[in-house]
Amino acid sequence: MATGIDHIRELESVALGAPSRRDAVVLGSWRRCLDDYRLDPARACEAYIVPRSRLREHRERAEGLIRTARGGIETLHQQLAGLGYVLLLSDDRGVTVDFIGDPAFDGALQKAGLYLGSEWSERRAGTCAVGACLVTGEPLTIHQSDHFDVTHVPLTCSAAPIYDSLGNLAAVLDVSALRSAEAKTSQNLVLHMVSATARRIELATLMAQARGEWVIRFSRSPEFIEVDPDGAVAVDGSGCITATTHLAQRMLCEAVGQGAPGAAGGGVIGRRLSDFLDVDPDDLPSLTRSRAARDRLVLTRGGGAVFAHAIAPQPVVSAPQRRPVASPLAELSGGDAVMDAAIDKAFKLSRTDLPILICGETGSGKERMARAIHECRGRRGRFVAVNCAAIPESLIENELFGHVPGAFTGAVGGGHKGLIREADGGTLFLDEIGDMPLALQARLLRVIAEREVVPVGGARPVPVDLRIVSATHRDLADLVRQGRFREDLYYRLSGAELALPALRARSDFEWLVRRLLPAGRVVGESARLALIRHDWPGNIRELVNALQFAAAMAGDGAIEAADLPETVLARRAVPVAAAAEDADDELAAVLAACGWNVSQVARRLGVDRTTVHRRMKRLGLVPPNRRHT
Ligand SMILES: Nc1ncnc2c1ncn2[C@@H]1O[C@H](COP(=O)(O)OP(=O)(O)OP(=O)(O)O)[C@@H](O)[C@H]1O
Repeated sequence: MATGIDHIRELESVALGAPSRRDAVVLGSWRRCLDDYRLDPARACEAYIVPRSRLREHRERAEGLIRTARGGIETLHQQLAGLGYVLLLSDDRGVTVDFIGDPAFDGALQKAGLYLGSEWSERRAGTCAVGACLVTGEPLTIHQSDHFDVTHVPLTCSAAPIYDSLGNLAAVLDVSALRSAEAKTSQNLVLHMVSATARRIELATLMAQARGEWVIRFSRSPEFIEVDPDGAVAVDGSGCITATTHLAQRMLCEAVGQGAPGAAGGGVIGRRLSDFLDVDPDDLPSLTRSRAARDRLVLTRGGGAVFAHAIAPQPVVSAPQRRPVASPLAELSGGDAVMDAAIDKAFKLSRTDLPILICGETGSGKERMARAIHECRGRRGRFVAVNCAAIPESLIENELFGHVPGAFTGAVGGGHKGLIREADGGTLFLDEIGDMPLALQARLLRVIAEREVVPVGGARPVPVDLRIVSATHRDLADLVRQGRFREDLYYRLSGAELALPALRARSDFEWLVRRLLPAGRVVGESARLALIRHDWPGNIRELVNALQFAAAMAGDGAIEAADLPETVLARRAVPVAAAAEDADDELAAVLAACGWNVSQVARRLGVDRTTVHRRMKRLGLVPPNRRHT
């Protein structure tokens, strides 16, 4: 094995342009480390684990993915048992959001960065499997001295990308070991296994998401079409593709000679399936299991053929299952009907460029929803948030529209691009739009209508391509009536309107509490009742703060009512003991009203079935048909 000095010399000679026998993918990554990220080969950096609070944010964003991927990762872990491998699921920023490793080696794994929370982006860690996979979007192995940083040279890592069903690179699955045989080929089988697992996770995501639509699975061999298809797409009633796995996207593009898919969706999402295959929506029933697999050969428009398996839309059992499970939007609701409807609408709108106006009380999650819409779309540009109420009126024009050099006294020498142009290619989020000064409203209208911006002091308009999402907790229509908001701008912004429910009106309140609780903490019954009774004027923001405060107050034990902030306790309508009595009475009444159907009661009260059973047991409530047995 090469020494540290040899490794640094090799990197330096590649930097000088010397030929190398390394794989092209490794050399490509080394050059990015040297030229783009300006990493120093001689400077070794320990693995980086993100702070707990940041890890929580990353895990929250990836919640749906973690849930869908878990089964596949556990199976792969069992297949590799005893061989010294650990499994890492990283999000699209390279942060490890799920992990399975041997606890016996915890210390060594944590030190090596093979651990929950480790960040494996190329910029941070140099050439590594997760980082290179995020850049190339392809499965690959980074073996021992392929790593850029000498600290990571003992490791061998094989990684495969996981794409969401709109074709965006969403995550990376990585299998790593602290030690391995010297030959890189020793990892070929592992790379194959990790790629197959990533493909199955994409399929599981698509199947869960597309329950209400036709799903068409593909395989090059009739034997495997039922058990392990290569890829799948979902199509809506008009035959348009609404979701795809990465391999299906690639197969369809190649089938019509379109080459490898480039941008997200790769020109497949939104197109008719019949553009790629000789299949009409009316033909789909003939591609179900009712016919033998070998008879389901479908011709491609490019002259090839694939075996197909069509699965009819599944009856939709309940709203949560219908939502796009791995999409950032799906993370926002635990089954509240109003929220689910807003998410469904937002999901459809995310595929368009329509300006969106999000209304809701302060802290109800408007910005969070705007970010999720941006992430769903997979736009190339950034998400730029502007709080129109927080920027002084005298500065807002300059902040938004930028200025040309020397536009006014005190202008920054080289000019200033402005936030609108910063958001070019992405999303401009205008928070508290009701506070936008009238004079600027006219200029904003022009940006939306003409898709161009004129910097302060400039004569030439600059074209911009962005999606505008605005938000307000005020009644904009009322501001229009008062003459404080331009009517034409209001109609431009509110073409698509999303109304978010207040926290006190959400039936998934307890789901939100569980989701926002600091890791490993539990809420005792007295605190649970106090939380339910509070009216939450500050909405989710207030709940986040209250739970963090209570967790700090409660020490290591369960959070009880006394640990909650005064503001939460003071606002409750009745004392906790009386609230408990009310809740108990309510349970008895709801049980009777629902004919003792526990699932129905749980839905009506917005709690899970276990909670209903636990409370029934505590109160000695027994269904009438079991009372004498
Ligand atoms: N579904 C959710 N899950 C977890 N946290 C959430 C959720 N929705 C909102 N939050 C959190 O609640 C806080 C408030 O959310 P956000 O800033 O999006 O609200 P807002 O309506 O834009 O507030 P304001 O009107 O004050 O600008 C943030 O800390 C956000 O991360």
